Amino acid sequence: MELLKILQSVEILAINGPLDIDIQDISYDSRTIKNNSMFICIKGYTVDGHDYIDDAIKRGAKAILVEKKVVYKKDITYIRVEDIKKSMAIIADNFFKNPSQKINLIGVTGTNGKTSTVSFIRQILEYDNKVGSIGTIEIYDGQKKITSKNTTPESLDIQRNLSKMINNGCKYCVMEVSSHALVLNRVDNIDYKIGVFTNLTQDHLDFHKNIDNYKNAKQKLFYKTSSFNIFNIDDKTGEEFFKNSLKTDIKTYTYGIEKEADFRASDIKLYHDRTEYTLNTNKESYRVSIPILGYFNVYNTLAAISTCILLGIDCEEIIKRVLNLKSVPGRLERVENEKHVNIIVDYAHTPDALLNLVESARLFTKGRIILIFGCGGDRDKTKRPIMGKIAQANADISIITSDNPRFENEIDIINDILKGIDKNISNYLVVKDREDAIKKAIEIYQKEDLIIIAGKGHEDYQIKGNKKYFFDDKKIAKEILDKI
Ligand SMILES: CC(=O)N[C@H]1[C@@H](OP(=O)(O)OP(=O)(O)OC[C@H]2O[C@@H](n3ccc(=O)[nH]c3=O)[C@H](O)[C@@H]2O)O[C@H](CO)[C@@H](O)[C@@H]1O[C@H](C)C(=O)N[C@@H](C)C(=O)N[C@H](CCC(=O)O)C(=O)O
Ligand SMILES: Nc1ncnc2c1ncn2[C@@H]1O[C@H](COP(=O)(O)OP(=O)(O)OP(=O)(O)O)[C@@H](O)[C@H]1O
Ligand SMILES: N[C@H](CCC[C@H](N)C(=O)O)C(=O)O
Ligand SMILES: [Mg+2]
Repeated sequence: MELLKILQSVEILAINGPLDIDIQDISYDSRTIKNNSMFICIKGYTVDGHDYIDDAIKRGAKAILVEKKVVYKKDITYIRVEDIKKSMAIIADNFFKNPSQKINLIGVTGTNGKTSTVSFIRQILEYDNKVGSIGTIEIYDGQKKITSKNTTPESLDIQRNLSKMINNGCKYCVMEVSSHALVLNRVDNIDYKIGVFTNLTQDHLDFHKNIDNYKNAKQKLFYKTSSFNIFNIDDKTGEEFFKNSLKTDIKTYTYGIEKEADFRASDIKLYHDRTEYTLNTNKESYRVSIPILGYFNVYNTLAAISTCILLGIDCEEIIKRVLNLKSVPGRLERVENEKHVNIIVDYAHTPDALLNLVESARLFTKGRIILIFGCGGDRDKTKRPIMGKIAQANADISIITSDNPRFENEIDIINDILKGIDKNISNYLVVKDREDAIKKAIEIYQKEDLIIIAGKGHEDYQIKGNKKYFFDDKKIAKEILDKI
């Protein structure tokens, strides 16, 4: 595409070099620059993209988008802008020819339940359409799955993938929209048809500083939609967003259990292998049976079913489809083993998720609950003592360990968790090494107990410093069990 066209609507401060050149690709990472590309220099949290201009030019960049004044080189076009991320979002939309307007884009936001809800919506829609998705675990473009680096990637990556989805024949894209993305311009210039809200509880205060900023970030999604928004009305923030959405032109709906809602679940029965509830719509009631566990998944499946009903899919047909719904990897996932030790892996890494997890597990556990968990380094420190307190109050035995310490000291993180623990009650242990923590849990396990390994879910790594080591809770647990 001609550079001039790529730059349409971008607020430019200065240009040096021709604009009538043909640009074949765009990247914000010099290491992936190909011949005749545009390189976008992002000042990151770790390094500054402006320091990689020479590298990008060596690899074939012909246009460079900068925020800072730089030394110009011959035969290269430089464009200086005020805000690189905002400009990148416009450029991405132009370069990939406004893909979000050519696909039915569904955005799901909230503290917990995004990956699960996205997966459930995708599974229901997939019966008659190709459906792409973007989220914490993977990006699916209708043909290939790639492992995600972020829950919601940069605008350039989103637009590139939406464009691939369209080329691969996808009618829908269901994606997780993180609060980081909504603040860091990753979803600017992306038009959503539908917005889905799960819940809001404490997380990411390291980034947002306070809960109001976090809430305002989440709410942005519901002003970007063109077709309808749907909110969890039992959640305090969900109710607030619902009321605000009613003031707009967008159709607004609710789902929930406790309060009156457009889509309400009642007579909930939680069995050891499935969940049943009555789905009450404004017109009719249907009995739903889903092979998914956990009370919180009533909310996630209800959000998914309601969204699909609003998309026009026949309700009876949806009820048939959810009979075969598959759970999401690393969410309440059982570790199958021949030793008959009850172990599950779950991705709970917020106070609310941890509480819901243990409460849900209690319903299908006869013995004690042994909970292994830690807290991520370089993330919200204030959630650590709260998670400690919740663990001690709800599990029978808590084993506090490490979970992606990143650049923090593992012991410092554990000490933060211990601030929430009552040292006079001896129902907790500290085992710094995660593998040793799993060993310890298996050692103290008695028949009918349940070991919950929380926090990493699908993750198959442990991040220490800037290194990622292989670590998969499920595989490690199996290996330990195989040896006993
Ligand atoms: C703290 C943070 O948000 N970091 C994000 C940020 O990385 P960064 O600022 O460290 O990037 P950097 O390494 O300094 O690089 C700066 C620039 O130089 C470029 N570069 C670098 C090296 C080189 O040789 N050449 C080159 O061009 C890089 O490509 C980049 O454009 O930009 C990267 C590219 O978009 C992100 O992948 C990365 O997310 C990291 C992995 C992360 O952990 N982010 C978390 C906090 C996050 O965003 N989480 C949310 C919510 C999660 C949830 O609740 O589900 C998410 O949406 O994932
Ligand atoms: N509706 C819900 N309410 C409360 N907790 C939930 C809910 N759904 C899932 N959880 C808990 O949160 C964990 C993460 O679920 P999921 O991956 O679906 O959320 P997410 O919002 O995508 O998280 P992330 O922000 O890390 O991507 C689950 O393993 C479970 O413990
Ligand atoms: N998407 C979340 C995942 C947290 C998972 C937990 N294992 C951790 O590392 O804190 C984050 O990046 O904050
Ligand atoms: Mg997710």
